[in-house]
Amino acid sequence: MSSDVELSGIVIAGGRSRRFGVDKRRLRLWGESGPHLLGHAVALLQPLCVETIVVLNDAEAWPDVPARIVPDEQPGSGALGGLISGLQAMRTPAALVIAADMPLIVPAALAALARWPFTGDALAPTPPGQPDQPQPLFAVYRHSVLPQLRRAFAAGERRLQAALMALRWVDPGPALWHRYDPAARSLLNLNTPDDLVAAQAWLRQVE
Ligand SMILES: Nc1nc2c(ncn2[C@@H]2O[C@H](COP(=O)(O)OP(=O)(O)OP(=O)(O)O)[C@@H](O)[C@H]2O)c(=O)[nH]1
Ligand SMILES: [Mg+2]
Repeated sequence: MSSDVELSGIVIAGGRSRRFGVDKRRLRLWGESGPHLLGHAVALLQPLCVETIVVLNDAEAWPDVPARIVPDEQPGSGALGGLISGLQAMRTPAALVIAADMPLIVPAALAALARWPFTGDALAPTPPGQPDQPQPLFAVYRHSVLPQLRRAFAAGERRLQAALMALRWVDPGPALWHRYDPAARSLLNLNTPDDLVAAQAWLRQVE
């Protein structure tokens, strides 16, 4: 794929924050006057993408999010269901996809991912030292993967990473991290309150 193809930006954001305990999408890690986590994710994608889509199931609670909000085709079907719904809604040949719970994405790393030339169906970085762990929610997918993802979902697959690994996926390799995000902090996602403590420590360091 050429590096100048138009991208849709998709935030997968219909989770329930069960491990976190409160709706993590509402966290304001940059102070009360800063964005909430979902708004932060949208703002990261906007400069890189010709349209921005958020996949969630309580659209009425997010009237001010400057993105096209689409619901899950099957609410509660997990992040794989959310990805399928987002890819169905997109209007470009490929999408840059992130989750709503990633407070430390380095904009330059995301921009590099968006421009990275690749062959194959998906571009998914692996964490340093973990070449068999492609990250499905810091990734680029071609729209053409939709039928394969739908078949996996219909067959009962709910594990997003497993569905990604069944595609022809490509790793941009360690150069992405070396150049833009040496600790790969872009991949940190807030699953538990402990993850929030770690993220806040990082944010204090970079401020
Ligand atoms: N659209 C959609 N997104 C989902 C769904 N489940 C999870 N997600 C999103 O996928 C991303 C990764 O999910 P998790 O980290 O497990 O987040 P979560 O589901 O809110 O958290 P837990 O309830 O603790 O698993 C988050 O941005 C979630 O909002 C779903 O059923 N639909
Ligand atoms: Mg998570």
